[in-house]
Amino acid sequence: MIAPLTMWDADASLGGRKVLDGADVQVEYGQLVALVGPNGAGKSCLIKAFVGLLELDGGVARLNGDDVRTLSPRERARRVAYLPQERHIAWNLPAVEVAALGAPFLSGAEALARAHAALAEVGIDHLADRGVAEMSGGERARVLLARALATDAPLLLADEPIAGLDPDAQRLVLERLRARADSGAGVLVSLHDLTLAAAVADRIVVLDQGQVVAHAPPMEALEPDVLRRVFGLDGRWIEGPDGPLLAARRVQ
Ligand SMILES: Nc1ncnc2c1ncn2[C@@H]1O[C@H](COP(=O)(O)OP(=O)(O)OP(=O)(O)O)[C@@H](O)[C@H]1O
Repeated sequence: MIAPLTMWDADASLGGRKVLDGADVQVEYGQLVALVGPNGAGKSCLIKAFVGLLELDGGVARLNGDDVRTLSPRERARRVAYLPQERHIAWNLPAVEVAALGAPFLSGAEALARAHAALAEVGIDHLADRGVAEMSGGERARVLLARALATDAPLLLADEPIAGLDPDAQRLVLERLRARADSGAGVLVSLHDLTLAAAVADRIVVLDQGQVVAHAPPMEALEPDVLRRVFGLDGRWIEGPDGPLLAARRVQ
């Protein structure tokens, strides 16, 4: 059986440079897969290819078995929720109305109810009526995550969902994404914090210069040689109270 989120041998270029180079990724329902790699490794490009926002030169990205290129934008939106890395919201709409945009297939009242539930899920339903231009960057980031959660699609792609959030909010958001996976969704999330990635993910995909260099359970994917070659870190994992912690320093 082909995994519901599958990329196979994907190549893509931007500005004359290869940004994906033979990338293979699979995410099953019930799994949370973390996508990690240095700045510019191609994480956003890989996620965009899954929603059809980056055209592949070779290989294929499939949603529930279908090549994403063959699906209408509406059908893509039904199958997969997408949180982009960019946090820009053009209009000063109340948070609940922005979140409700994630549920376009529901009636107005149902969409608002779904939006309130999603805002509560990320801990900011008390800000539901506040304009998004009157929020902090981290609050706005949570509104956009709520918009993605409000879709209730069976697959969820989140590009750096915890960037700019305080430590408690980072853990809250990862807990919620984990809960989505535990209740049956397939979740692919790009992260920079390797300790948090190892704590929350079933598998980790390590991307380097557009190539998948590891796709395995956390400790296997983030072994010392990968930490050194890909991240320039001299690191080892130590046992913490809630799972493994990365102790690392830059390779001199
Ligand atoms: N519109 C563009 N035109 C040309 N090159 C681009 C464009 N967008 C991204 N790139 C290049 O593609 C490569 C991959 O970028 P991508 O945004 O996927 O990296 P990333 O792993 O998400 O990085 P980060 O951790 O910094 O967000 C980088 O070398 C980047 O400079």
